[in-house]
Amino acid sequence: MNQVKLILEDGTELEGESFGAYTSAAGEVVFSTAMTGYPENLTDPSFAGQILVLTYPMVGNYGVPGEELYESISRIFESDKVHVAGLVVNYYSQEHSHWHAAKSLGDWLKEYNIPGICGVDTRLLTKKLREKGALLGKIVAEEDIPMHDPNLENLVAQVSPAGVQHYGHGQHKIVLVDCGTKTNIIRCFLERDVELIRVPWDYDFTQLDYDGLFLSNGPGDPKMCQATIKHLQKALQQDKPIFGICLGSQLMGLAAGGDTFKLKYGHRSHNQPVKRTGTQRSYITSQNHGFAVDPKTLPSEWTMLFENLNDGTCEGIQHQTKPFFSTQFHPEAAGGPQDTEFLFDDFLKAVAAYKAAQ
Ligand SMILES: NC(=O)CC[C@H](N)C(=O)O
Repeated sequence: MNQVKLILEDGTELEGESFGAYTSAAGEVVFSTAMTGYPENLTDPSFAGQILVLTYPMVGNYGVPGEELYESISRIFESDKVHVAGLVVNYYSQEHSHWHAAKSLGDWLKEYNIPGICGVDTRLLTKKLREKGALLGKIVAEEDIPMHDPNLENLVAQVSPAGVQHYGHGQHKIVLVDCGTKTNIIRCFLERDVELIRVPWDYDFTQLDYDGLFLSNGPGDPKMCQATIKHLQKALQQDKPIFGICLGSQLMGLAAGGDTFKLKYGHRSHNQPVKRTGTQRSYITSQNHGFAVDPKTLPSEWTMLFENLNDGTCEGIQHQTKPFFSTQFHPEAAGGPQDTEFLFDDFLKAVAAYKAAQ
């Protein structure tokens, strides 16, 4: 294996071995404490521009499954490519064994020209990221490259589709604004009674005929999505149900007149506890975000719907009178627990109630 380095903007240099593509890459270094789910994480478009550190000490041992399609979308992955800029692990298992595996993690990364570095002390690295916050960094192979801050770019424009696509034949017509959607969100809708119209992030969906609006997850700073926010503000004037996940939740907060801020090092794992406001009920959730809505900045007709039990941050918002709600976490999971998937049913119940009242 070739030697490579991980260099952080604070001057830290860690030596390791290359797996995946032997090439250099720069981005924002973030960590995830999820124990499994690298095929899902690596294809989640929300990770665009980020070098992902996995804290679980052995990675790659179950390989990567082969692709299967379902209604023209992937049944297996969260999009059609690997989106992370690079991958950092402690021990990379060169051998893999799983009934569903079609290739190794290293070969899969090579297909997308994404570098991996292994043999790195990921505990030391994670402690550093927790103390200092997410840092810029680069994996350096033969060629040195400059640091690169992906949050200064409109990453959503890079991962959002170019055109409109239709799926399903159910009775509820849902517009999905695709800011970098995970395919499991589409699967969750298609398992229900939905016809889905998937539109690009800057598409003027207000001219469409629909029953409910959904705003997807996506990469980068939500404030880059001004076109989506503008269209969403029009939708907030109406009464059609709206549901947003992760970036979609942040966009709802911004469109409502609130503010978002960058968390020190974000939440990326499959065991984040959240509590539903006004209840004693908590849920274990899948999360992947670096920004959050500041609930103090929300207008009085909006309230916090879920709160993170680790750090008290806002995990979703809700309108007091209209059927508008969001989650900062991922009810669609993939990977992670499916405990909050019922929120898709709640959204579609609100859609049915809205239609019945017309
Ligand atoms: N998964 C997401 O949608 C992430 C949203 C946003 N890019 C963040 O990091 O907070």
